[in-house]
Amino acid sequence: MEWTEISVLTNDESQDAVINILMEFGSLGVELDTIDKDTLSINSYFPEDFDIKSKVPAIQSRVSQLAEFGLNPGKAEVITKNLNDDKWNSEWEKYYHAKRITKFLTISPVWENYIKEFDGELVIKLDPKKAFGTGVHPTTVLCLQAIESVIRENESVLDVGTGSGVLSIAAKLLGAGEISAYDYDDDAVDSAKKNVALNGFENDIFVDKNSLLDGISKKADIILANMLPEAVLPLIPQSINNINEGGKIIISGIIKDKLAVTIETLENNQYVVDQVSTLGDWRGIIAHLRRDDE
Ligand SMILES: C[S@@+](CC[C@H](N)C(=O)[O-])C[C@H]1O[C@@H](n2cnc3c(N)ncnc32)[C@H](O)[C@@H]1O
Repeated sequence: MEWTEISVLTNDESQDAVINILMEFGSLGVELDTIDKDTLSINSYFPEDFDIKSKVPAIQSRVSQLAEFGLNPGKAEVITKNLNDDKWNSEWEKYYHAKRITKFLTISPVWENYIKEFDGELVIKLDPKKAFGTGVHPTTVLCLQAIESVIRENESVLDVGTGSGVLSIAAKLLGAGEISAYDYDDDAVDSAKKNVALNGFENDIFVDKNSLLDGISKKADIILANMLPEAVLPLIPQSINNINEGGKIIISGIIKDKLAVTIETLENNQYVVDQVSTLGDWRGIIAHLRRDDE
């Protein structure tokens, strides 16, 4: 398989915004390289079927436009390079290391023999190559923080848009009961199944191909959804039928401009917002199904 590396030369100030842009365009991974004291190279990887010709100018234009939002994007130069699978693997492995994400959760790539640093540390092993969800993207971090703060022993979970399976694995490590994870993308389903097995949860986490919760009648205590608003907004009304009384929905993937519409959709669909968290330009929401006395 051939890969394309798209690197953006920028600086510390615009680093988060550039990562967001590359992720929005579907990058399967991002790594940072310091070029000199003023310049960072943000390297991202796209599969061969990615439409480079049209996307590169679009990425270039979005990066250049950062100045209009008051950010200095530095050199704002976009460079592309083709890599074969082996080269991509070795580049990626050079930069992607175990990382502590929340108080208890650490994500370790499968090729690293990570040794726990404290009692109670929970380590998610990931082979992050095939799907979104290395744990380093702010939307995933927001979800992981939220899961850690709300989940109770044995609570059941529906993970919609599971990607690499990272959220389901985290939920299981944090004590969740029954978990079903869905994604509409074949590569993601494949990747989630592999990662679930890598963590020894093949009998505990059910992974299947499905669009949102279409045709799913299972109910759970917690619904996880880290997806862009195009997917999250239609999921909200649908999810009411899949959530137990007193259950919660954890939503991420919300760029700050879409926060208001997401909250409005939740409130129009029997949810009460408990918490909004911020990481860079991204927002995460925890909401519960409105009780009769509310
Ligand atoms: C931003 S990634 C999140 C991956 C992972 N859950 C995480 O938090 O890192 C969004 C995932 O949702 C999936 N997705 C997007 N729209 C979907 C839909 N309508 N039905 C099911 N999955 C969807 C994508 O294929 C992708 O794997």
